[in-house]
Amino acid sequence: MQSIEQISHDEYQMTADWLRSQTKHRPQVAIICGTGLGMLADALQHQESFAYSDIPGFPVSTVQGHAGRLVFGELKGRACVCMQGRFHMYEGYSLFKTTFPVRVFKLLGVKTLIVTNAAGGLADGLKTGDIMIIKDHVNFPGLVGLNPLSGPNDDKFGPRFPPMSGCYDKDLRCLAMDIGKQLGVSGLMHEGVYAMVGGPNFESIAEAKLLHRLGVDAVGMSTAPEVIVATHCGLRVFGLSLITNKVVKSYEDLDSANHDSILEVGQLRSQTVQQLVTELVSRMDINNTTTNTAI
Ligand SMILES: O=P(O)(O)O[C@@H]1C[C@H](O)[C@@H](CO)O1
Ligand SMILES: Nc1nc2[nH]cnc2c(=O)[nH]1
Repeated sequence: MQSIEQISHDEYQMTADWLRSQTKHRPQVAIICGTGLGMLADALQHQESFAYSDIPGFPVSTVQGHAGRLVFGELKGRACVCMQGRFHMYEGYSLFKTTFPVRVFKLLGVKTLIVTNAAGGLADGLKTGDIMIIKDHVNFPGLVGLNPLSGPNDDKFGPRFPPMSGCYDKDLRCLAMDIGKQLGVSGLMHEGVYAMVGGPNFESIAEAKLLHRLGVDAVGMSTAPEVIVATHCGLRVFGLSLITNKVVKSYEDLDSANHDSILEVGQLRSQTVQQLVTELVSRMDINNTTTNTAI
C-alpha cells in the first residue's frame, strides 16, 4: 500500500498562487508531455517557463526525455500550460505527488487537460509510430488499491466516488480523428484502451499475452492517475498514446523494448503530434466542460 501522506488543499493553492504571481498567463488548457514528446511545448508562443525545481511544492523529473519545465504560452491564441516532463510512480513518487500538477492546474483556472504518453502496442492493428486516441483505460495500480484519490476525500476538488465512465471526452476524441483526416495522417490514427502498469520494467511475455487477452490495446506507465484526478475535479480530458514499440508477445520474437528507441520514435513523430494537439486546442470548444458521456 502507498503511504497516505496526502497533500493539503493549502499546498496546492500555495503553488497555484506562486505561479500566478510569476506569470501573466492564465491557461485554459493544460498539456502533459509524454516520454520523448517534450517538443509539444516548443509550439507555444509568448513562452514563459519555470524549472520544476524552482516551483514551490513541485516534484522534479528524473527520467531521460522529461526536461522538467513548466511552460506557459499560447497555441493559436489560446492560453495553455505545458508540462515538459511528468512524474511516474516508479520514480518513487506517491500518486499524490505524481498528480500534484493536475490540481494546481485546476486552481489556475484550467478547464481541459490533454495527456500524452509513449506506450507499447499490444493490439494487432497498432504499429510503431501510430497514434492511439485513448478511449478508456485500465488502471492496474488502482485495481489493487494504489489510487491518487485514496485517503480522506477533498470535497473542494470533487466527490468521494467519482464515475470514470466517459472520462475521455467523446467530442474531443471525434474532433481529433477529424483533424487527423485533415492533416492526412488518418492511416496512423486509431482509438483504443490504454492500460497503466507500475513499471519500470517492460512486460514479460506472459504479462503481454495476459494484457492482450484482457482487451488492452496499448500499455504504459503513467496517465491513468492524472486522468482520475482531473476527472474528479471536473476537468475535461483528452488523451493520446504514441505507439513507440510493439510489445513482445511471442517467445520466438527476439525483439525487446528499450527507452532509447522509444525516445527516437517520439522524435520521429514530433511534428505530427504537435500539429494534432495544436489544431485540437485551437478548434475545441474552450468553454465546454466535461460531457462525461459513456463511450
Ligand atoms: O511518461 P510516459 O508514460 O510517456 O513514459 C513511458 C513509460 C516510461 O516512463 C517510459 C519508458 O520508455 O515511457
Ligand atoms: N509498460 C510499458 N510502457 C511503455 N512505454 C513505452 N513503451 C512501453 C511498453 O512497451 N510497456
